[in-house]
Amino acid sequence: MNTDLTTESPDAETSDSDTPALVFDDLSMTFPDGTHALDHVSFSVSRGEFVTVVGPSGCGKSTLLRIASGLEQNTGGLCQVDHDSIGYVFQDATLFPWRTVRRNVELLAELHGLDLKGLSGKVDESLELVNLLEHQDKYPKQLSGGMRMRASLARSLVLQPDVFLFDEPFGALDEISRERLNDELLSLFKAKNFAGLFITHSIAEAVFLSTRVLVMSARPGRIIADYEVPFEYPRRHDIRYLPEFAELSGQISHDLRGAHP
Ligand SMILES: Nc1ncnc2c1ncn2[C@@H]1O[C@H](COP(=O)(O)OP(=O)(O)OP(=O)(O)O)[C@@H](O)[C@H]1O
Repeated sequence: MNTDLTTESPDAETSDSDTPALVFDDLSMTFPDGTHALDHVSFSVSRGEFVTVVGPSGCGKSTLLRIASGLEQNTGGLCQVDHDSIGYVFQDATLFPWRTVRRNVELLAELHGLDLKGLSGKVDESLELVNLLEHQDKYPKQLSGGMRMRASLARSLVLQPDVFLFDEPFGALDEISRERLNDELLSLFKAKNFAGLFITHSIAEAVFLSTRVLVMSARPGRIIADYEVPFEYPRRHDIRYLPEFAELSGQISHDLRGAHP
C-alpha cells in the first residue's frame, strides 16, 4: 500500500466533528429468544475519529456493529447513521471466488446500481490505495490472507463511506501481517478521514489504531471504561514500545480482566 498517503491526502475530506456520523443513544438489544446482548450503550463517532470497542467474548460487540450496519434492529434506544454511507470489513473477507480482485472490488458499486464505466477511476484509486492495482486480475485463491482483507477494504472504499465498520478484520492474520495492515489502515484513515468503529480482542491493536478505546462489560454489554488515546497521527509502528503505550494498555487490560464474568 502507498505509505505516503498521509502526506499526499489529495482528496482528504475536511472533518465535521460537530456532527457525529454514527450515534448510539441509550441503545439496548434483546434477541427474540430472550438473550440480553446490549444494555444502555451510548457513544458517538465523528469523521476523523477512530473508536475501538474491546470486551469479553460474547459481550455484544458484533451485535453493536450489526445494528449499525442495519443487519439487526435494536430493541431499545437509538442508532443513528446514514446506511447509504457505511463501509464494512469483517473477519471473513467474503470475496466471490469466481470474480477477479477488480470484479470483486466493483461488486458493491454494482449492487448499488452505479454506472461501472463512470466508476472505473474510483475502482483504480481504491485498488491503488490498498496496493492491489497490480494484482487486480488475480482470483481470491491466488491472494494471501492480508491481500484478501485489502480487497475487502477496497470494495467498500469505492463507495467513499463516511463510516467504516471493522469486525476483527485482522484476527486471523499473523502478528507481522497484522501490524503492517494496522499501519496501512491508519494511512487510509488519515487520507479518507472516515468515522471508524473497530472491534478487536487485541489491546495493542486497539491502542495503536484508535483515537478512543471503549471497554465493554460481560453480557449484557455496557460501556464500563472510555479512554482517549493521546498519540498524534501519523503513528509510527514503534510507539508500541513507549512507556505511555504500555501504561494505557495495562489500564485497559486491568479493566478487561474485571469485565470477565
Ligand atoms: N441472533 C441471535 N439470537 C440470539 N442470541 C444471539 C444472536 N446473535 C448473537 N446472540 C448472542 O448475543 C451475545 C452477543 O453476541 P456477539 O456476537 O455480539 O458477541 P461478541 O462480543 O461479538 O463476541 P466475540 O468477541 O466472541 O465475537 C452472545 O451471547 C450471542 O450468543
